[in-house]
Order: sequence, then C-alpha cells, then structure tokens
Amino acid sequence: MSLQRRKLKLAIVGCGFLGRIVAEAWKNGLLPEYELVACLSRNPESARSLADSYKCKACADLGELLELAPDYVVEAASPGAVKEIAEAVLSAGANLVLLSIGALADASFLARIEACARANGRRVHLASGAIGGFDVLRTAALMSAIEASITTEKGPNSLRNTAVFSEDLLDASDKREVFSGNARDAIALFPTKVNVAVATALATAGADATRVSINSVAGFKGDDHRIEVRGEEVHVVVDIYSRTSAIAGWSVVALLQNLVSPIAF
Ligand SMILES: NC(=O)C1=CN([C@@H]2O[C@H](COP(=O)(O)OP(=O)(O)OC[C@H]3O[C@@H](n4cnc5c(N)ncnc54)[C@H](OP(=O)(O)O)[C@@H]3O)[C@@H](O)[C@H]2O)C=CC1
Ligand SMILES: O=C([O-])CC(=O)C(=O)O
Repeated sequence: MSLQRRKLKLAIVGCGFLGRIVAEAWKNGLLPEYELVACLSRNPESARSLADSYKCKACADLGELLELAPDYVVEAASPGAVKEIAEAVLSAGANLVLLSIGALADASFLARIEACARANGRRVHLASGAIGGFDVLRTAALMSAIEASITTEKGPNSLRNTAVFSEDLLDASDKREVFSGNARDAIALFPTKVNVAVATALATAGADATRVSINSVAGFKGDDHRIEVRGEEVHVVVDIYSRTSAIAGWSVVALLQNLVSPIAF
C-alpha cells in the first residue's frame, strides 16, 4: 500500500541503457505509485524512442520537462548533465534521483546543490547504483575514525577510451592495477566509469581520503567492487559482482519503491 493518494509524476533525463530499465520497470507495474510523464535526452531521437515505447512526453529541453511539474526527476545521463540540470530541477520543486554521482566530487557544486535542495524543500537521492551498503558504510563512518577503500576489477575492454588502456591489457596473464589514488583523482581520470568510487567516498571518508584501486583482469566479464571500511570497532566489507551495469538501473527502481513504501529501508 502506498503512502500518498495521487500518483507521483516521474521524469527521466538520459534515455540510454539505465534510463530504459527504469521506464521498463514502470511499464511492468513495479512502480504503481508513479506516472511516467516525460523524458529528455541529449539527442532528441533517444528521447522520442523512449517516449514512444512508454507513452510519455519527449521533451525538447529541460524547461519543457519542468513545465510538467514532475515530483521526481531520475538522472541517468552523465556527470556533466547533473551539473547542467540539478539546480533548475530542485528550484522547480522536483526531487532528484542521481546515478551520475561522480558530479558530486566537485565540492563547490555539492555545496550549491545542497543549499538549493534545502532552500526549495527538496531532496537529492543517491541511487546505490552498481554498489550498495550505504547504510552500513555511513554507520561505520559515524562510530570512529575510519579507513575507506574501494577496489574494482574490470575486464580491459571496459577501460577502452580511457587514459589507462593499452592493448597488452587484453592478454595479460596477471591482474594489472591501472589506477591507484583517491576518489577525486579517480573520477577526474574516468569521468563516467567510477561513480561508485565517489558514492563510496560520500558515504565514508570523503573524496580525498577514500582510496581507489582499479584493476584490469584479462577475460573478466563485468565489474567487481570490493568496498572496505575499517573503524575501531567495525570492519565492513561490501563486495558486489555484476555481469552488466543493469544493477544500477534496478537500484533506481528499488529507491523509488522505498520512497513510497510504508516500510522503508
Ligand atoms: N552510480 C553508479 O553506480 C553507476 C552510474 N552510471 C552512470 O549512469 C549514467 C547513465 O548510464 P547508461 O544508461 O549506462 O549510459 P548510456 O550512455 O546508455 O545512456 C546515457 C543517456 O544519456 C544521454 N545524455 C548524455 N548526456 C546528456 C545530457 N547532458 N543531457 C541529457 N541526456 C544526456 C545520452 O545521450 P543521447 O541522448 O545522445 O543518446 C544517453 O541516451 C552514466 O553517467 C553512468 O556513468 C552507470 C553505472 C553505474
Ligand atoms: O557499472 C559499474 O560497475 C560502475 C560504473 O560504471 C560507475 O561507477 O559509473
């Protein structure tokens, strides 16, 4: 049973792989408290295609989308898109659900949207994406000083078109660490690939103190993220393997369900 009577208006920004997972879940009845009203993408054709499949409005720009007064705008686009839309969305009275959490590594941007959300009485919800366990990570961070890290293993093909890729990774016989540093440097080097590192940092020790190790494993399919937090009394390990990034789209569905459920996680 839901908490509210009228359906909440939902809009999607970014009509690619993950945005479509949310729309499909809505169509399949997993989000009955919501009405999918609008979508927007960089390429109008992507928005039109999603809108045709799910019978919502393809918007030409953000202004047109916000005129429909969505209650929740799901961002499934890019960290750059988050910077373009966040303040306008919140100022228009909508809540924001983010997947491209890497945008929040920019401390001044984070402070601005925090202030904007507060001023407008709205919230920015961070989807758990390809990882999770934010509840226990945040809890551990409250209890004492902590050390936090995330170690990721990926197949080399998913590192193509990044500064660390080289052909010899494809048939390397051993695991190769291609990045070691903090979450701030990680997202600067891989702007769309390590949202998980920034999300981990926000939940734990912050972008400067959270250690990130990215490893290439030839022949490996999918991603494995191992988050570790050590405090005085607790040792937390959250390890998530996913064959594709679909888990991130589904995490938005779970989040939207949680927002309206009488029993909330
Ligand atoms: N938090 C997490 O754990 C994870 C986060 N992500 C992030 O989620 C986001 C979406 O991923 P995914 O669906 O796989 O990516 P896709 O590339 O499949 O889809 C992204 C869509 O957004 C559109 N888009 C890009 N920039 C903008 C913009 N400025 N304004 C509006 N639309 C835009 C794209 O372009 P077009 O309209 O041209 O088609 C495309 O349709 C990415 O930023 C990715 O990094 C992904 C996995 C895990
Ligand atoms: O899908 C993943 O494993 C992680 C990812 O793309 C991200 O953090 O942006």
